[in-house]
Amino acid sequence: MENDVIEIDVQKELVSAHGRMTLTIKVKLLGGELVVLFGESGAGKTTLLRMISGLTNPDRGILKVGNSVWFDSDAGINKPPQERNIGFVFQDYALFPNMSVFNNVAYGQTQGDKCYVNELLQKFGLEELSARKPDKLSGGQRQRVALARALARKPDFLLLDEPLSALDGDIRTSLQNEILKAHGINNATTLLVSHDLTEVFRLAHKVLQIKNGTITGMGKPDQLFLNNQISGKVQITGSIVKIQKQDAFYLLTVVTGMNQILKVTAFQNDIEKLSEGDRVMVFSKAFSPLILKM
Ligand SMILES: Nc1ncnc2c1ncn2[C@@H]1O[C@H](COP(=O)(O)OP(=O)(O)OP(=O)(O)O)[C@@H](O)[C@H]1O
Repeated sequence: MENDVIEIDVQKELVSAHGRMTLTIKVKLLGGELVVLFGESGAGKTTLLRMISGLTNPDRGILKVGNSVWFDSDAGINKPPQERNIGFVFQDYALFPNMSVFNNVAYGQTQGDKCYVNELLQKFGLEELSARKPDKLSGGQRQRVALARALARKPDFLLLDEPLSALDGDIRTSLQNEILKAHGINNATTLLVSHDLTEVFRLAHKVLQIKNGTITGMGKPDQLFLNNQISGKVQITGSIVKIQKQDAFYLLTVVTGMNQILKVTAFQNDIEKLSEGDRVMVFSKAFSPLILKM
């Protein structure tokens, strides 16, 4: 699998809040890559993961992993999800509430291999919790169980749909390390959906930027986000949480991915394009900061 090329060339008509949209994805991924799908809400990221997993059918196209054809609309091929050897982690983890940690992880397997389940529990620091039910776990622990379960069948493909969206701060950073660990365990080609630029820079070998159902950019995070159009020495991304009018200008409150709050001045012509909730990049060409060691 590590050297297998994954060929995705699929289309699907979707109905978004703004009308019809054709999800059109044509891309080749290298086996073993960790690819982040980055794009705004409704761009089609989850639908792409569902099409790869077999939970949603493309209207037409081809999905090929090495020499194995998973979907081919012309040839009438459509492998069911259980034959695709994928591991999937959803936003809400979807653990079985009535099963112990051990059984949740073991459920991911096609053939019972208790040794491997124990190995995964140990790798994710879950050994002590193996008899517990999910409602007695923290969010971060549940997320680790979900990752271990997704790995239990030694998948060729690991599909992670914003698995950290419910977490923040240190736990988020530490679970990003768990994702790197999960990817390293059998080098499964990993597709991770994320809105978080910090996550993109920490995890991605490659980024696929998706907008309105099509790929608008692809490359290493540096190539995609630190492009030459903006030559600012400092670039910070975040979301506008408040826009306040002062005398002759506006004051924006921007919360960054690191949960820092920035106050930024803006003028009428900036404000015409901006609303509260927008994601923005704040950059400055001249910057002479004071640096305090923490
Ligand atoms: N089976 C379907 N048929 C028609 N439209 C669909 C179907 N599934 C999803 N959609 C629509 O397609 C659009 C893309 O949905 P999708 O969940 O793939 O977006 P997303 O990029 O994952 O968004 P988010 O980041 O909010 O999870 C949405 O507007 C959704 O309502």
